[in-house]
Amino acid sequence: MKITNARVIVCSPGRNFVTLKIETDEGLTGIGDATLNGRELSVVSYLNDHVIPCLIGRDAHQIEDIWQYLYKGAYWRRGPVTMSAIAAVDTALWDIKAKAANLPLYQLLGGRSRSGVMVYGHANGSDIEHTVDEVLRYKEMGYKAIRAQSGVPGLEKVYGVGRGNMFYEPADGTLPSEHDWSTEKYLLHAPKLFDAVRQAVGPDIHLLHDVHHRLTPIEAGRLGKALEPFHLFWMEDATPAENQEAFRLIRQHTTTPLAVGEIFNTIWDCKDLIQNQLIDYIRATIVHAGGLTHLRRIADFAAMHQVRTGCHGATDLSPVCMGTALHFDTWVPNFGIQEYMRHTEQTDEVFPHSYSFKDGYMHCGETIGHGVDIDEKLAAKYPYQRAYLPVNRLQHDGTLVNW
Ligand SMILES: O=C(O)C(=O)C[C@H](O)[C@H](O)CO
Ligand SMILES: [Mg+2]
Repeated sequence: MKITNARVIVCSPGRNFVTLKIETDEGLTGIGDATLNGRELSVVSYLNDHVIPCLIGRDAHQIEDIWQYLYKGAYWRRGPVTMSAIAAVDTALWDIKAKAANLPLYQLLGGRSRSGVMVYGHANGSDIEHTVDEVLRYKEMGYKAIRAQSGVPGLEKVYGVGRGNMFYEPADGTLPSEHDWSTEKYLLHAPKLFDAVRQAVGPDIHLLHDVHHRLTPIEAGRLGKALEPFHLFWMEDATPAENQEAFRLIRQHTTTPLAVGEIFNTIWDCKDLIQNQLIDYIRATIVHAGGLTHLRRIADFAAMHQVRTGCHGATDLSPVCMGTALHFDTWVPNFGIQEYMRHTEQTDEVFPHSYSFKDGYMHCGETIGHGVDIDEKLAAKYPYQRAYLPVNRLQHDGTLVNW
């Protein structure tokens, strides 16, 4: 089955998405997500100018060979642009292979390992009271696992606090908007938040929190220790992981489980973290980590070290990524949890899909392929809109810090 054409579709139904569509001489087509929030057009160029010309005429069934050809063939390896582009090709090819086999994608991976995929939703509020109300609302909706983020007294804007709806979108400016930051204010506030949330929600709901890279390892150790009485499911991105060894210091100070990896692109970004058992959950997902072919490799390595998966699932990952991740989650033996931030109605209309949510679990559906499509006519009505992620500055002197 030869690849005859491949096209990049850019649209902005509520937010920007980049989608690759691959066509074959047998009439089967597949799609993959290539969205890189705030840097979308770099992947569009990488695909159009450097990847698509290499695909035409290749056998669509040779997924592994095409992956190696794009990864090794570039000579310049790794990085989010390269790996998102490879992921889009890989996802589209798995979609095609599953359609050719007339099977839902998870069947090609090895079949079903669980009845449903436990997901966590995002509850957030301007203060503790508001966040507690939101957590209870998520519990009411059936969620078994809930991430809680709240405004911090004395700080104007912080990561994770939305504008009062279900679709948190941080890329909110045609230039980066500016947030302010104080580690001390945050570290005083976060334990009070989880004390209140745990008391309100009871012992049975899993609670999660995203530190979003803003602490040093020793500060993260202090926070993890302070949160131990509220038995979190995980504390995420406690410190940046460019230096994987940094997590050793956090580990030495706390038993709060650690999750990291939404910005990782290859197994090399988490090799030390996993083999030294410095983390409990690996957050890499399909689009930014080289597609299903590479994510599977990361997951197998993680399984050998009792690290479980917890795929990133923010709104900047398109429904194509979400649908494919749900097939992966349905199969992967060392599954932990899946993040689920709902897309807007406009996004869902442009990307019709077979996945669904019920009682805290998601189901990938039994549609053949990965079960997500794109309505190209509708997509054309939503042209690209430049949108950047924010930056963070220390409140007292304006120093630029991690957001
Ligand atoms: O969903 C999460 O855990 C995030 O941290 C979301 C990220 O800020 C978002 O994907 C950035 O584009
Ligand atoms: Mg995160």
